[in-house]
Amino acid sequence: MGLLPSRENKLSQTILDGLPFLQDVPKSTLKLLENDMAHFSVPGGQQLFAAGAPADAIYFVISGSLGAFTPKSDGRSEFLGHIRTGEPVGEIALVAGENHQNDVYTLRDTELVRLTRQGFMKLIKSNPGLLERLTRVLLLRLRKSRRKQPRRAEPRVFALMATSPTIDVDLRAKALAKELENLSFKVKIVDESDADKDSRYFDDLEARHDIVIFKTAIGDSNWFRMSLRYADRIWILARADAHPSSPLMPDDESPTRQFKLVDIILLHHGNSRIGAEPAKWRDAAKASRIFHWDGLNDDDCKRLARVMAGRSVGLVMSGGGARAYASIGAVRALREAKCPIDLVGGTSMGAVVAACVASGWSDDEIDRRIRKAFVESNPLADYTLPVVGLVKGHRVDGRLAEHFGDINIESLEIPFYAVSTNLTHGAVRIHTEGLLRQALRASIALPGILPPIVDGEQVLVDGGVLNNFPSDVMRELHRGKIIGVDVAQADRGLNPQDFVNPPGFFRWTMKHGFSAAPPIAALLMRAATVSVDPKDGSQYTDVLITPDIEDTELRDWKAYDDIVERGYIATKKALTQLNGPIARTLITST
Ligand SMILES: Nc1ncnc2c1ncn2[C@@H]1O[C@@H]2COP(=O)(O)O[C@H]2[C@H]1O
Repeated sequence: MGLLPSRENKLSQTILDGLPFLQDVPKSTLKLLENDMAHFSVPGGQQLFAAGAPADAIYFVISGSLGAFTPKSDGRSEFLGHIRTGEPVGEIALVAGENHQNDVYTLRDTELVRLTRQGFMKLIKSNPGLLERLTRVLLLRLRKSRRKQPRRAEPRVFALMATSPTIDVDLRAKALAKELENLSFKVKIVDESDADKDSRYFDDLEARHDIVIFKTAIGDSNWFRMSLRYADRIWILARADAHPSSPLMPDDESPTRQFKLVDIILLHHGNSRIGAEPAKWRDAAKASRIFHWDGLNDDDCKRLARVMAGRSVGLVMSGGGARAYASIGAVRALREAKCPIDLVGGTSMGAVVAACVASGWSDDEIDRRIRKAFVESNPLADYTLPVVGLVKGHRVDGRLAEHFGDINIESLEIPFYAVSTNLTHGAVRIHTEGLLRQALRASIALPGILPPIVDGEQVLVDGGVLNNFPSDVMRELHRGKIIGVDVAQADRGLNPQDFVNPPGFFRWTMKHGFSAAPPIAALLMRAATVSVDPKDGSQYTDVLITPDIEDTELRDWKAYDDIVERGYIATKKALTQLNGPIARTLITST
């Protein structure tokens, strides 16, 4: 049993009165059990007991929370469920007469009452009704864990942690609280002056507010460690012009770590991103996401508040060659409706459009750059005698370098991902870091047309081969809403006539010239993506936009204006059909 370090407290009648489970038990019976009971406080992140340990007691949660985990053969743990205030834990082994089946860890600082096995037996002999109540809890847990649970509970307690004394964490917490209040969230900010409070105090604060923010500096203080233990989610505030110390945070190997999603909030001053090292900060903090906060920029602050509130909006764009131009129209319509776009991602040409949005470009800038890169001359026209692809890819490389330069994904204004297919391992590759143009180049490398990208031992090709509409990836990234633009649900546009008595290479080229893609391009595109279910990914979206582009070819790069317009119209239509809370979250122009 891993109860140390823990504190044993005096068991009082008030504590027992607070336990709904024992409410019907006469006080005289409880008095007889006094020697079998103990009242403990256990810090967050400690093991209460391990799977396989003998069941010598049952526990009741007074305050705080615990998690049950199944140890896996690969050393990791699978989360089964929460055990919250008022509930029993360890009851299964006691009732079944065997050892504990799962590991149980405190997820927060937790107070418990421990009742020995002998005491428990005496108790149910005198109060058989308790067994019925226990059975109900047991069945409920079983049913809940059979349902597919979200891996993480809704975070309500955030720790804002400053990495430097020059960061005004108070100012930041207040700015976030103000935006959260504008979203009708009740917020409480707590600081070091509450360091002497116990878990019941914080449980109560949490019950009375939607979000509790702990503000602290990273350091060797009691309050810092308390914030770490209480927080559902940790936001590390770092100056973009500073270097992280390593390690940034104390090591915490308990499985509760998987609940503590850590994010880096990089603070920029003077709007300059030059020299910033977001990836270093992310690695030092083992963070999963990076957000940027320029100066005291309102838009960035609003975005962060939406992320805290679970009201952020992620935009996902599918691949589909020239059809993905429709996503440009969709972005325009979303911006006109003042719909926030807080995270973006996509596959293939969808990833290219997503990268434009993540770069912070206006509609006009996106229009100008995409026209220049894809419409005014065909980037796929450097045909070659195929060895690894129909085209050499130099033109595409040049265009990507011209427009996206050497920027890394983690420096983009808003969180971004592109999806490619790792042919070596037959797996999806999600690009959330590294050189943006390299990720885009991999994401659009349709096998047979563009040469693949080689990354170490891995051969990367178009993400559309395995995941053409990566809304599942967005679901993992945030809790908010997902808008998806899927241009591949329409028929894939193969013209059977192209394949009846096809002409020779020279005859075809004389007729169509060098800038049009030969039918083999369409054939390869279709072959690479034929096994992907066109409806894949729809289930993760809150708003699904499927522009009417059946009659448009995937390689019709010249049909830009028409396709953009169709994306715009389809998105406007989808937005006008929204009503209720989702309309209020997405359309903020009214
Ligand atoms: N799905 C679940 N949700 C919450 N608690 C659980 C779940 N499964 C098991 N537990 C608790 O974890 C404990 C592990 O030890 P026991 O098997 O004795 O009793 C178990 C329950 O108290």
